[in-house]
Amino acid sequence: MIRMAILGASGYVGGELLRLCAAHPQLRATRLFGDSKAGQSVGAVHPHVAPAYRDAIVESWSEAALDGVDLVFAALPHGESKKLAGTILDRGIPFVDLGADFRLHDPADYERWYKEPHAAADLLPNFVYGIPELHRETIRGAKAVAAAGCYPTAAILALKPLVEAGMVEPTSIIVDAASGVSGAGRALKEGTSFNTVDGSFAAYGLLSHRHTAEMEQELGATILFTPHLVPMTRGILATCYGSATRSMNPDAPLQALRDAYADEPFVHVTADPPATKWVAGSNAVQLTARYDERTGRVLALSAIDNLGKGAAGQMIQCANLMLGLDEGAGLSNCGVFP
Ligand SMILES: NC(=O)C1=CN([C@@H]2O[C@H](COP(=O)(O)OP(=O)(O)OC[C@H]3O[C@@H](n4cnc5c(N)ncnc54)[C@H](OP(=O)(O)O)[C@@H]3O)[C@@H](O)[C@H]2O)C=CC1
Ligand SMILES: CC(=O)N[C@@H](CCC(=O)OP(=O)(O)O)C(=O)O
Repeated sequence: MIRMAILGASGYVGGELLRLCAAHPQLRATRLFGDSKAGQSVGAVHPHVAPAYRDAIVESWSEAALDGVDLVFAALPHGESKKLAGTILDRGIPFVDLGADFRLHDPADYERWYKEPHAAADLLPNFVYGIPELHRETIRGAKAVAAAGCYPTAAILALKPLVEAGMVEPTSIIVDAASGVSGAGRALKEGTSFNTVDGSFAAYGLLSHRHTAEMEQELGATILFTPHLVPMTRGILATCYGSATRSMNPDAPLQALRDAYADEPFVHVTADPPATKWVAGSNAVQLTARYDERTGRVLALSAIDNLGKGAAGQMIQCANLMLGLDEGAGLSNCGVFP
């Protein structure tokens, strides 16, 4: 049994981690940390997982509570894990962080996109960027992983094989992606309230969304990224375009994705345009791609569950690798439909 602590256990990602770990053969959530909900039972905070965590209580953070813990997951607001990472690393406990604090390798990129200097830049070299399909071997040997953001996971997995195959001009890439509202976290905000979101579809973060930097880092490309909020609970659909470097068969990009991900259990390449409902509740990624002869563009689409492959699922997949477990333990590659 692997005893794990979850920082941010009372949030949406924390709840999804608890749901997935309830079905994991080795991971057991033994210490659950929150902030404003500290002192409350899991039954009160996450009724959907209460049967699996009957007596569990959300605690306030204390370093001493890490005694006897074999794995730490952090799903905290940006900037919070920077304050705690040193302690966790000093103890040598495998650590998977889902915040943005350690995803960008260059502190200058962090300062540019997060509008403040990185307060723990000396710790950055400890972290591996957490997309297993791209960094499996380094994750396997790592003590600390910075799991990728949700939009970058969708866009990078769709584009990486096409950029690497030299099919797409790397300075021409456009990513339009739409997220379900759970991507914004559990706290009540006017911008994500029912009345604001229901029956509406809107873009935000024009030219400035911080996930642009992750996509550029991992793809070695220049990206124009526009996120959108869509009135659904879970899911991200990323539609990605780039100028083709040459004329090619319309299905050549689709074949490039099929070749790249032939052995990947969680990546499903399909000729049909993917839908978020196909991946809801799962760790799956559904991809398709085409070359459009008429416009000279390559088109790639990607669907993930922002709380699954975009968050908790990816964290568990990374932890499974770090701990030498079956990479797919506790994870499903089938969505919940209808
Ligand atoms: N939601 C998503 O789809 C995705 C989220 N992420 C990232 O994961 C992280 C968590 O996201 P999400 O679960 O949605 O967020 P939530 O807002 O739902 O949860 C945040 C969690 O952090 C705790 N918390 C808040 N402030 C502090 C603090 N100062 N110190 C310690 N704990 C604190 C909260 O505790 P309490 O509730 O008790 O106050 C809660 O448990 C964020 O960095 C987010 O950007 C990444 C990919 C996808
Ligand atoms: C719909 C929505 O608001 N999504 C969030 C991104 C979610 C995410 O988790 O990304 P990080 O881990 O990098 O914060 C946003 O655009 O800020």
